[in-house]
Amino acid sequence: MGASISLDYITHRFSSGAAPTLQQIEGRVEPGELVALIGRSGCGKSTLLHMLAGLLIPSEGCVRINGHQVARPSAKWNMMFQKASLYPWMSVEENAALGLLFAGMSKRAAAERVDTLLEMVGLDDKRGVNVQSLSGGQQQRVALARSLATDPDVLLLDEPFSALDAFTRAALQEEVPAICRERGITMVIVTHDIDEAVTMADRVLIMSQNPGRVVEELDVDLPWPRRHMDNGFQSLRERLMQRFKTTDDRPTGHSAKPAGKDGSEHAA
Ligand SMILES: Nc1ncnc2c1ncn2[C@@H]1O[C@H](COP(=O)(O)OP(=O)(O)OP(=O)(O)O)[C@@H](O)[C@H]1O
Repeated sequence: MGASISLDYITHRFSSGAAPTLQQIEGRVEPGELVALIGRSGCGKSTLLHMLAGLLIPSEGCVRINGHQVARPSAKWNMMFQKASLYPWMSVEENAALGLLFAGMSKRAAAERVDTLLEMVGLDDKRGVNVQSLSGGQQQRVALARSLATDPDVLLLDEPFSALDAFTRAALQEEVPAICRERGITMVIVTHDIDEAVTMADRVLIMSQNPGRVVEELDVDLPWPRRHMDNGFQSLRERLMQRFKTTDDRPTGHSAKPAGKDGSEHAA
């Protein structure tokens, strides 16, 4: 079941005396909620996500998951990165089962659990295949199965689909929130892609930079699965784009970039 996340006045400096990268970030994510975090490159999105994962401890304030202060990584709050980071000498099922084996589960029980997950992510026919022979999208599906195997309360995604082709990306953008909704997992995704945020989230948080702060948010009150061509999708995306532009506090006054090469607009 999903967990609540609270951000309790987080400020972070990478070195003492340096200007803060993140400043006074405060907020809450409800259990089972799907949240997207957007903002310009370098505003601190990944830094904040690493804090949610327990990979980095804020200089001031803290992250709480279900009320408990996050001090280290845990299999209950799993992170997926842009690159799948799989063990290249292992098979699909061995990679997917890793978290379970680390947690002390027997090989047999882990294999049973992984079977179901590989079916869920569409890789049941690739169980014994070495991961090096998979496409980037299939590798990301293995990483997804591995992240889900430990039955996490929270799934943290750091631009997980940005290296994938448009078709695979679109499929995963639909499948991942569907899995999280079905299992009640709380999801936080960092993305540059406004369409991805509207496709996957219940709520979008917009960060400013220098220092990184959450300055705007927008509820995405659209039916699932999200359809890009729907009027509701288009108007929400426009509203998000407008808000993003108005929160753009760069001294040069640059606004967000226009359409990317795949036709989607990017926040940075
Ligand atoms: N380990 C570190 N030491 C010092 N500075 C860092 C470190 N990690 C990140 N930074 C700085 O913190 C700021 C925020 O970085 P972060 O990677 O969180 O941004 P981001 O919004 O995720 O960027 P992008 O969208 O380009 O991935 C940047 O200026 C970056 O250079």
